[in-house]
Amino acid sequence: MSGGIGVERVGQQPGRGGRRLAAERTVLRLARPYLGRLVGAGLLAAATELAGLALMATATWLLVSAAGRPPLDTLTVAIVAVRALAISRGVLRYTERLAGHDAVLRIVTDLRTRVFASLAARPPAATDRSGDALSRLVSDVEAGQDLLLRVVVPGAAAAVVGVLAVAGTALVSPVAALVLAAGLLLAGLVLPVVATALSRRTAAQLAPLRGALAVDTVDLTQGAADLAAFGAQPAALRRAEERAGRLARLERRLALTGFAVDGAGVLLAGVTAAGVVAVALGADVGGVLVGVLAVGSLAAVEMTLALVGAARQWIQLRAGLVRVAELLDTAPAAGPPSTGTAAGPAAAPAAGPVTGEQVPDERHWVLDEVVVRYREGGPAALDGVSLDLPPGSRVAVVGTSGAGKSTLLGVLTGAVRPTAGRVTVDGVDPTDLPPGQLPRAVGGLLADAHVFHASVRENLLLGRSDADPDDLDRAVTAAGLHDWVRQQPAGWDTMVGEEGGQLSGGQRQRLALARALLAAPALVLLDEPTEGLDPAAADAVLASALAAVPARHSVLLVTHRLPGLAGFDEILVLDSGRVVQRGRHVDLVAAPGWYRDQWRLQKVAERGYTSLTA
Ligand SMILES: Nc1ncnc2c1ncn2[C@@H]1O[C@H](COP(=O)(O)OP(=O)(O)OP(=O)(O)O)[C@@H](O)[C@H]1O
Repeated sequence: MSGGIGVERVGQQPGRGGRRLAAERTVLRLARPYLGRLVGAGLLAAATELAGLALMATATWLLVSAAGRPPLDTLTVAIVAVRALAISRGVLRYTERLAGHDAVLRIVTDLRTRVFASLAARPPAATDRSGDALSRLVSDVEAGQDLLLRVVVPGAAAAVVGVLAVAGTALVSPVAALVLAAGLLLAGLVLPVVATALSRRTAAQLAPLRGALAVDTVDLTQGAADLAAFGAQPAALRRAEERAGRLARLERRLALTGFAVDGAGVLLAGVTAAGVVAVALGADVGGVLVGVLAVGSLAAVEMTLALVGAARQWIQLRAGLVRVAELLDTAPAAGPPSTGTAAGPAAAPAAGPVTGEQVPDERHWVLDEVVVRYREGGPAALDGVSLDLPPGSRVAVVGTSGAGKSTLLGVLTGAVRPTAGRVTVDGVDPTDLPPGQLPRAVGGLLADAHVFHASVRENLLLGRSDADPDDLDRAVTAAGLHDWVRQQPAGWDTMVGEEGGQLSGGQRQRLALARALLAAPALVLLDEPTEGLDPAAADAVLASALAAVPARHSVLLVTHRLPGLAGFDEILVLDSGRVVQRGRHVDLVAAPGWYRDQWRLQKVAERGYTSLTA
């Protein structure tokens, strides 16, 4: 069930003092190469606002002057100006949006690439949730986009317009300009600061609470069957409802603060305009110009009030910005994103050979005295494990549940970092391989391989995008799925359902196995590839899968099933992270120990199974 809002740290980091803008600075640094485009967008935004301001002022002048019924030709210029300003405002707004989005989307592409690269490069933390990486890649990166589009560009435009409006007013009446400047400072500086201070704390609580509620929703829907089975549904519902209630209360509080600030803004615009009019009248400014100043001041303050909206946006974006900055600050040197761990969905599309890329087909993997401890001071999940995997080797790892088999696979894929010892591929650290080469060096069928809501063909092509129909045929045959595919009316185009829900457990496993065989990395990891199959089918599928792996590619098989291991070069027996036996099958069945005991037990069990099914 949901870890609740405790999982999120970002909400408590609105930041103070010098560190407050660190996240923004990190994100804005990426905008440097596009500074010219951004400044262009900012200038266009300012020009749009200025056109609007000039339109209001000219239209007011026109209306007030027309009331005095002057000769028509004195009004003609103003009439043309109103039209020109109305049209140019629309055109400027359009070009500003075009330029702003062009610049920002380029920056966001860089940002997303870097976030992806650093997500792919860092080892998964125990606290990571599956949706976390996705939300970092999508909504957090969008926070960077919104920072530029909704805060920086409109904020800069409002500041420019404010300065020009004060300068324009000063030409008519310097004292009125002072009043306007005071109103603009209140609207553009004090009000945003007050709005930010009032809503910061509430806004900081919102994002994690929304995230927690989304997690609740997923748990309540996807885990509905399990919750019902354990009678835990009412409690889970209560927890989600309580969270939803808190979220609603916070949103109401935020909306109320927003209304109050908006109201203050409107009041401020009115008071500023009244002040400007009073001062202008006192300074003997002409009647028509007083009208222009009144409407112009109203419009200028209203435009500056956009900064309140920008500040509000900024508050809501902070959590995402902090998370992005955290990743960027710990990111490896910039470069094309790596394709992640070997068997993960993200890695799959890149697993196929890349045309023109010289990637060796065979690799020599070595584990040297590898120790893994998941918790400092805790027991070792792997304790001094050494293993030599020259090209073409066939090695099996067996042992009791919790012995460290999956940890060993994790070390090879890079998902688990050794606490001590070394892993090398052709003598180098796997993390030093050129980007994109790791999935060609190691991969395969790992536990809980994901089957996508797509056709059989699409699921297989994730293994190798350039596979031809013969390759697909060979892979499904080796995985024992060929007959099933042939029987389906839609054949290769059969949809397998969400998470392969329209397949049996065994079929799902075979589809994932076929995909792994198609990808054929230099070291093929097979984690219980025949799980869920009956003994006869398991032996047949394992034999055909091993035969389908190219001769110079190595195989590391993790299994609970000992029959079928006779042809392996080496078998490791793990117990509590340590290798307690190792050797070939013939030697291990001859020696007393876990392997021989287990072998005998499985033989007896299988004889019983065969006599029952015969
Ligand atoms: N992410 C983790 N965090 C903390 N401890 C872990 C983690 N993964 C595994 N362990 C611990 O490490 C030890 C080895 O686990 P591992 O999953 O490698 O065993 P295994 O041999 O693959 O087991 P099984 O056959 O049941 O899959 C276990 O004691 C397990 O509790």
